[in-house]
Amino acid sequence: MSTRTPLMAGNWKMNLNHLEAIAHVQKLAFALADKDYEAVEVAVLPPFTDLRSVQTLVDGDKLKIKYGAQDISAHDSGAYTGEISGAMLAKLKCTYVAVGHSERRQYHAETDDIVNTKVKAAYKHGLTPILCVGEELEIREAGNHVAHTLSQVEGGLKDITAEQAETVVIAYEPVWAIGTGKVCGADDAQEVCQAIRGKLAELYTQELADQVRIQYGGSVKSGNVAEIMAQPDVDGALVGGASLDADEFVKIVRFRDQ
Ligand SMILES: O=C(CO)COP(=O)(O)O
Repeated sequence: MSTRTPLMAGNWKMNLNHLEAIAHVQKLAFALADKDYEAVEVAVLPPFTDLRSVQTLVDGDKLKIKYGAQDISAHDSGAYTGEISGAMLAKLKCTYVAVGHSERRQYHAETDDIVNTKVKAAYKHGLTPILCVGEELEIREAGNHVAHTLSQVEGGLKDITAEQAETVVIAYEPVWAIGTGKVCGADDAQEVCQAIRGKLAELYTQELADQVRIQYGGSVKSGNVAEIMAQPDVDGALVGGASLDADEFVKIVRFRDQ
């Protein structure tokens, strides 16, 4: 029996300004109770410009909600206009950082090597990376989705030690299911998440693989979360659109009641 605590994380993407972020986190804080946090770890990944506001709220009111960023620079400091370093995120007490989201891979040409340098930057600054992987539609249609996703896992974790990897979170997000309303079937999600766990066992140990949380992401809503979470290798969800609605996100956190 798994002892993995599910991680429900809301990736807000480029939505909600800092004032809206405060209102949104307050709504979540008001709705969520201790019993929710005992059963599930809850996190939000707001835009960079919201992080200070979220930190102030979480610190000030001692909220149990965790937060993190949607990206991290591979560099520590210096002449990298527009970049945000791991040191800056750590200073704001971020717990998590998403790395290699498909939108970064697609629109910002992030390769597995770049993603790997960002995973390293996250660990260097004490942040937990949520390594995002997943295939495009053509790759799935050609039947290469498992191999493709596993190579992204391997590439992202290159030179990452077992001590570091035991805290990583992997988010399997098939690109064709993101923001499309086309949810990946629960069996299909399980197939890939199980294969990811197998890859972790191969790269490290079975014990480590059994400890790592693997999330599913792509059109997760309150109506489909229970079925996805019932899969043995799915340990949480990375939620985009539905995380922008506080009531809906709370229902997702309470997936056992759906
Ligand atoms: O990309 C995602 C989360 O990182 C998923 O987005 P949607 O939930 O909007 O499909």
